[in-house]
Amino acid sequence: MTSLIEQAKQKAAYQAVDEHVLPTHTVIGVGSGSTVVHVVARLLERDPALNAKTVFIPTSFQSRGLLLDGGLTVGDVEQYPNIDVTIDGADEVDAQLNAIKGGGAAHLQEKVVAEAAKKFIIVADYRKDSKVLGEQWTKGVPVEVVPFAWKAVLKKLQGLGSKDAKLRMAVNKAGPVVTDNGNFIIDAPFGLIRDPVKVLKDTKLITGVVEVGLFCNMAEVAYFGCEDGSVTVRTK
Ligand SMILES: O=C(CO)[C@H](O)[C@H](O)COP(=O)(O)O
Repeated sequence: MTSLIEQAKQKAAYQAVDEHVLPTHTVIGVGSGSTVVHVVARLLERDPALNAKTVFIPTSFQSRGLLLDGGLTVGDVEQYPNIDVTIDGADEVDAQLNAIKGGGAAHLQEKVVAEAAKKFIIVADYRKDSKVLGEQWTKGVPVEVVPFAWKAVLKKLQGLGSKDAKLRMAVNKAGPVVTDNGNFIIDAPFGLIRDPVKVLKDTKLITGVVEVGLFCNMAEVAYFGCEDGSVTVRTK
């Protein structure tokens, strides 16, 4: 039996695909995570002729695998720098559609693929819906760092007020999580983030930081699957 959360993810993903992936689109960005599994499932229900003339741009090893397993054609941003629409999940979304991403350590590629798109759409379940970032997602802002700089970056993040910032450790492997780009992740909690643009700027300026999992002023629409089976659509 599908859980309420899984149903919520599916409803949000299906509605987003139905409303934003148009027959005229030929390049589609596909994010990462468990909600995106439903995005790909819905894409695979489209007319096969439409998928056959479309290139899909993955944002991680995981989403590339989903697309390839579905028999879809994959490309990259180097070949396709102009994407029609990108659909991705999020760890938390605020009232202005700023988002925390990177719970799956994929936010560097996700941000590049989102920024290359004419439209960036977020799909999530009700647990991700917040007024202010940091209300629901308390693990911290994911910060991708080059490995040799991790300790220096950690100290700087602590200096910026993230006292509990810590290196993300792997499960079933000794040592840290290593991203698809060969880097490490520091999770940096900043409490309630009332000014995400400032936190983004301050953290991104630290030497050794590759990308910060704050997506500010990027999403056009967010779809939240609700517990009662409905979908809340929030636009900018
Ligand atoms: O940013 C991400 C990965 O880096 C994901 O989109 C985010 O973690 C949400 O994942 P899920 O849909 O599994 O809740």
